[in-house]
Amino acid sequence: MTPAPAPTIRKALTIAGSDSGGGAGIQADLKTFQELGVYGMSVVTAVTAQNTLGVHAVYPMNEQAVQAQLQAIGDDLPPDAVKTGMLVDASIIEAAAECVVRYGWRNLVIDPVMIAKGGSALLRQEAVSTLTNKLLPLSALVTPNIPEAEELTGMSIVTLSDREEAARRLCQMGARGVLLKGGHDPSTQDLVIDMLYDGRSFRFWENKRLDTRHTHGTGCTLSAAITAGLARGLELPDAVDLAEAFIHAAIAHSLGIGAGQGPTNHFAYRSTTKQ
Ligand SMILES: Nc1ncnc2c1ncn2[C@@H]1O[C@H](COP(=O)(O)OP(=O)(O)O)[C@@H](O)[C@H]1O
Ligand SMILES: Cc1ncc(COP(=O)(O)O)c(N)n1
Repeated sequence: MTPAPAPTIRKALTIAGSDSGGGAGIQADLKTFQELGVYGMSVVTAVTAQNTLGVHAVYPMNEQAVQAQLQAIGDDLPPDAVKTGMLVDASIIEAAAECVVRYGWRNLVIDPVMIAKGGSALLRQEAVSTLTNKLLPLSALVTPNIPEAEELTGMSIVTLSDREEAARRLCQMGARGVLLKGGHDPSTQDLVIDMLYDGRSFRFWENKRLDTRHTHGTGCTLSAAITAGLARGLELPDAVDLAEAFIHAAIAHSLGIGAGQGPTNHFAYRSTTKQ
């Protein structure tokens, strides 16, 4: 009997920090890739000692350690999509940007992680300009929350038209697409509205705002799910559609673990959706 052809393996890479508590960072990304049927790979930029109560310590990797991991992936395991999370400082951003160019990596999703929900800095302030100058122009999508979009654009975002203006500016700064997330918008009390801008038109995803403290790693999980969708060959709006369903299920069915701001449930999408 002729064996069935091997399914095409799609590979996704995350360049991010390790969260010992498993809810955000590398761990959230790899769980999301796995749940969405994509082979996950990682470049660790920092080790954090973290749990649901906060970030207790940050140990950045040195530049050579990051470069060696990037090169190991680039020389042997070309990813179908790449995402970045916690990038720590300018030298790590430059190393990541250099490899995106050198290896021709496509489908780059930037989650411009700056400050953890508990308030700890995950990116040096002086590295923001390196992120915008070196990495943003290489991206298929950037996924800021409202404070991150304010920091990247230098404008304050209060109204929906401010959001649209911020997204336009991010595209002018070089991003091909922008998903401006609405979790931090106090004006939409019952709804969370995420907005996608592809340089031409806007599209909105409205979800019920869930009353929960378990939102640790939501941004990481959402951007990882988009990356998995792109790795699987979906068009950007379809990848966002998939990711919105994934994150909404993950928040709605939280695991309820930890004494503080707990993780989302990465199993929920698979267990509540007919595959
Ligand atoms: N309370 C909530 N209920 C439902 N969805 C939420 C809630 N908080 C955040 N989300 C969703 O989680 C994702 C991350 O949103 P946001 O909180 O804005 O970003 P970040 O996690 O980067 O701070 C978005 O898709 C947003 O719509
Ligand atoms: C390693 C790492 N990466 C990203 C986040 C952001 O996640 P959150 O905004 O939910 O704190 C985090 N806390 N830790």
